[in-house]
Amino acid sequence: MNTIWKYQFDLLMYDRWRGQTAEVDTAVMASDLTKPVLDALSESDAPLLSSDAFPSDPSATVKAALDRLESRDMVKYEAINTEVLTLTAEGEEIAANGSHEAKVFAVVVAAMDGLKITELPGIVGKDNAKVGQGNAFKRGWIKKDNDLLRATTDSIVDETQQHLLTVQKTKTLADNKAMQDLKRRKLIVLSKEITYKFSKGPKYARELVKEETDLTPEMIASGSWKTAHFKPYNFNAKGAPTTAGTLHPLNKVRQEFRNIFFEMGFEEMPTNRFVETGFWNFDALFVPQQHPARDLQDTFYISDPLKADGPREDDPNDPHLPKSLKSDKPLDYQQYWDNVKEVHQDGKFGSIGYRYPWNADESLRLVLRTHTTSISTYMLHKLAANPRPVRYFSIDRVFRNEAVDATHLAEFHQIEGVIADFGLTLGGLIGFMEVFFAKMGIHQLRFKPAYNPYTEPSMEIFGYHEGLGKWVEIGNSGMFRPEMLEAMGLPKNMRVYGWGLSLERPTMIKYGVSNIRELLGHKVDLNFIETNPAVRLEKD
Ligand SMILES: N[C@@H](Cc1ccccc1)C(=O)O
Repeated sequence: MNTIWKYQFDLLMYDRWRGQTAEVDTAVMASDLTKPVLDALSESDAPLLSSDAFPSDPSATVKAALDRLESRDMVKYEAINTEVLTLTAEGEEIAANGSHEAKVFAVVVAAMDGLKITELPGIVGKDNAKVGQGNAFKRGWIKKDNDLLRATTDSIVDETQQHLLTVQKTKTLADNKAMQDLKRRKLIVLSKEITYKFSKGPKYARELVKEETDLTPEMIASGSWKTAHFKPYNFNAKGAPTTAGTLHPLNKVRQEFRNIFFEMGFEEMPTNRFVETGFWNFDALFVPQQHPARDLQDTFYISDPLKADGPREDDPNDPHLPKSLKSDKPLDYQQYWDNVKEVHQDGKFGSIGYRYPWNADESLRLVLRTHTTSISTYMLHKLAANPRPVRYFSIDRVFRNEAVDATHLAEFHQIEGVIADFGLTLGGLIGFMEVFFAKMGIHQLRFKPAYNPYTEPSMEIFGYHEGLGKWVEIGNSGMFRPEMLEAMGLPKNMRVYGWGLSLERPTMIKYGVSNIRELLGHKVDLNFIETNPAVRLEKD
């Protein structure tokens, strides 16, 4: 008989079952207790099963078997919760060998001429001597005679042992005072026991017949379906999880931002070009050709082809262009190119320029765009054909030659907005930022003067993050310079706000991701992507 069976065996409790269960196939799993239950019912109408028979496999297993049988109407059962007394290890010892005081008495009564007090620990042990001597005095079994102990009676009844034996047998003790005493002495403890009382259900049978879950072609061909037992459908069961595509967290947060922009009257710019010329990425933005951002250390350059064509109209009928840009007026790209060159090299439009020899080849080098402001620039130039107030945004990928670490990747996503109008002021930009970021749940902003070659004034935006409890940098902004806007041909009194922020930062904060490589790239855990719900930006 193996250990597994031993549990089932103990469980059945009644002696008369022993012979019977021992013959049952011992390969049955411990968790399958349905058979012993059915067998027990063939012998008795309402047997009991006690969970304390499963020291390592508590009542869950018993209950599982009964639930299984009950769901098939084969048994009915009820669980009875009772409190029972059990012996501690020390209690067991005393039940077997007698109490401390009885041991002390036995030694003292055996010494006809009295026993020296100092000898007692050596004979019965230190613990027995200490506790036992005290109790034996209290019970009046022994007395002190100078330095000797003498018995006062010939025989005693060891009540402690008697009580423990009662508890061992019946799991209860009627004498409440004695019970409290044993508990206080830590010889017994109160514990819970669940007993299951079960009886035959309407579909009781000795064997648990295998239930078929599916009608198969083989069953039809062989005719075995006629006698098969089919498992009833469980309409409450959860279906198997279906596999389906899921949006990446960045896409979900991106969608939240798109909604904010659309709600505020913005049109989306087409950002479907990762490769730009130096012209659109830098020169048109009044970024001087010696600017450190244009270094190889900061920007990825394309080696083939080495050189691009000059700036030109892409596709005037691109369906993705903002509707507000529809215009039949042709734009003069040569004029624009010349203006950009002049404003850098010699100064124009009231600006003294940078005054360095501007290099056309530098402007025609191809780069992986370092910001989506290159797109905004292309759009603003198109706006010059028919200048009017507009609001544009984009959210797309940009590339920077950065050392990759926990918070930086060489490519990330930029959220960018521009607002063009007449009579715009810096106060208006600050006011707009407050409305825009409030929609993301950021209600306290701070602005810090900053520098961008293409905006003046420029401001870094900091927001107080309630969840993190600190100020975090959330964006960069400014009013585009006249050197940039007038070179495009936009009217002198037109002002344009611009701002940008990364999509990754708010996404990491929302999803509690501290390492950007867990969000993007080969280390991403697909389970994380699939199981994360959409986030709402308002919540922290
Ligand atoms: N291009 C800036 C963002 C910005 C856009 C427009 C105006 C001002 C700032 C950046 O990379 O951070």
